[in-house]
Amino acid sequence: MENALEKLENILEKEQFEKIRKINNPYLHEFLAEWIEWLQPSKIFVCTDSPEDEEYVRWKALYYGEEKMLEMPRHTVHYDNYYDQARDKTNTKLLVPKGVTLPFLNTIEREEGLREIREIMKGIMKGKELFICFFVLGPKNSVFTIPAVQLTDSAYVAHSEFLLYRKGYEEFVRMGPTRNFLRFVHSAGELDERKTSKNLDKRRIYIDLVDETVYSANTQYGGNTIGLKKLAFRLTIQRAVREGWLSEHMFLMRVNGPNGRKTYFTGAYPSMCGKTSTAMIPWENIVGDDLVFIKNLDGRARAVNVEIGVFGIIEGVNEKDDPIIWKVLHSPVEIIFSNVLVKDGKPYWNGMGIPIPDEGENHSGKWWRGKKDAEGREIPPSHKNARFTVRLEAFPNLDREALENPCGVEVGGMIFGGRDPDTWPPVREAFSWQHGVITMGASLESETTAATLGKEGVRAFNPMSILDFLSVHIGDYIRNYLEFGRKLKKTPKIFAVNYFLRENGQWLNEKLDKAVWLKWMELRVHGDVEAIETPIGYIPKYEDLKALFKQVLNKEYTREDYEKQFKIRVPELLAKIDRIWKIYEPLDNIPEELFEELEKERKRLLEARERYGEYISPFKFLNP
Ligand SMILES: Nc1nc2c(ncn2[C@@H]2O[C@H](COP(=O)(O)OP(=O)(O)OP(=O)(O)O)[C@@H](O)[C@H]2O)c(=O)[nH]1
Ligand SMILES: O=C([O-])CC(=O)C(=O)O
Ligand SMILES: [Mn+2]
Repeated sequence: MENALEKLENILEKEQFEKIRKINNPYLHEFLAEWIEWLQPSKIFVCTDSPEDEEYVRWKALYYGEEKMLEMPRHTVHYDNYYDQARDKTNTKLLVPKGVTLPFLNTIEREEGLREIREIMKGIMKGKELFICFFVLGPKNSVFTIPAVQLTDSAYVAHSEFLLYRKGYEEFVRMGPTRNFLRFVHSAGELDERKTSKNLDKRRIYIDLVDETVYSANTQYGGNTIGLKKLAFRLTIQRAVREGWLSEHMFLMRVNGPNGRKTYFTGAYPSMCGKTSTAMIPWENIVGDDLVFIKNLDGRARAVNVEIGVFGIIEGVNEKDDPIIWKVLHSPVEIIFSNVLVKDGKPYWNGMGIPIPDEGENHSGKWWRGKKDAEGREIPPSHKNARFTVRLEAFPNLDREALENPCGVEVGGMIFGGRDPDTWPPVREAFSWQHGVITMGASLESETTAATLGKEGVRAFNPMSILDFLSVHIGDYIRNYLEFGRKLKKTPKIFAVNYFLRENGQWLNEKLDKAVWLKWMELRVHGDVEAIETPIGYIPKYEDLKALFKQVLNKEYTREDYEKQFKIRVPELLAKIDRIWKIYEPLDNIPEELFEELEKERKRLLEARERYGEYISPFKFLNP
């Protein structure tokens, strides 16, 4: 019988085959041979780590029309189908063994799921070119490294990955025979005349937790297709919980304290809730904006960015609020703009703070102001979830050393936050690791956004901002978190933020106020300022914030603003505990600590209500 390598020798052109032969890994060979036979591409290209191979992919994205050149050198634009603009939760399913159920996510019995996806993908690459690419998650050659192979017939997807991940071909060569790699098989399927996926009724994202393989078909939107991003994330959460570390939907940044002190923070906010905006705050330094691995190294929590690039939301990026991103988007570094308006070779997007042309091309095709879609809705210039893809090295505020350190950086604080109109104050600190993990992380709620298909602005449970990606039972996930903290010699402090408080339709904070919360948290990590104890954790003292507002933003921060923002909203807080309780109560396998911690918080709130009433000024807690 022919072995896999022989098969590959027969299928691949000699030059391509030689690249595969250099990787001495029969598990990889079998995987490739099986899927190439199944997908039936007309042409195959294997990407090594060479600049020429990367250039080939970049060029092919233009050649096949998935990207178009813009006026600025190295800028291109890509469009996804009008109905393929966000993550598709309905058609994303975890393949699970018979009898296994997981709360919250769609699952499908593994055999059945594999049968369905194989049927959809059979011969799907006829007439197309297959790109075989190798990358790693996390820094190379470190305890964090996870290698991955991506098969895709989309040069746009491969190109995006070259911007977002560290190259991994040499890593595969170095590793030799190992099963320890993640696998991604993607096809955009049949394309229409605009080169966007056509058969959206057959759009599927199926995650095989057993074989650590993700299949994605008939879609192009990055969140559904870029293997190493949210597809890999489901697989790494499973690994992390099995092995006792954390794989998280978090930014990683450096906050600069007094006298050159560097303190690193992670922040878990759901999609479109401020990770990129926070990590890009002027004055501080970015390490990553979306995915982080955290491990216990010698008793300390150390974190790395899984990626090396940004797939960021472009809506609302303007010169005043996001000066750094703005500048990069207007410089000749390699950038893929997606689903923006293009006119005369220039990209435009909603909320960019300058006049936008009344016509051009956008995610709906030829566009003019007032154009309506098939559902009768007016089409804005760019899609709300339009994005830019760029390497982090383009940013002057990148903490390069932290990005490259194979041992990561020590985490001083971990932040949780979401779109919460009426319950949490702008910033507070947990009493302990357990208090933070339960009442902040595991109790996170956030209004839904355009990052996923479906209705926006609905308050939804989103623990640790990973609900969409939760590939293990939530009880096991939380237990792992609690355990992780218990094993550390020094635990990071846990904080919760809320940038989205509203009253009478008005935001209570400006976008840059978060810069002050960050500085306050930095001081708290080192015990430099005192704080006020409330039933839900420690909050800042007015004087400290006043000084920080002045120092960081040159703004007068009034007592009235402080009182309005930091008042303890007891009815909303109690209602929230009830909601969270009801979500966890019917589930089996939830750690007992969760209910204990919620119960203690409820008790503290009831006592405070007894003493001070329903809406409590923070000053009341000063001299109890
Ligand atoms: N009102 C308000 N809006 C904000 C604030 N910070 C960020 N936003 C808005 O939130 C949206 C998304 O923010 P991002 O930082 O790109 O979101 P993200 O968490 O990185 O999202 P993903 O890439 O989807 O994981 C943008 O439209 C911002 O304008 C804030 O402090 N106040
Ligand atoms: O994965 C995506 O589509 C983009 C993203 O960061 C998110 O939605 O959290
Ligand atoms: Mn994200």
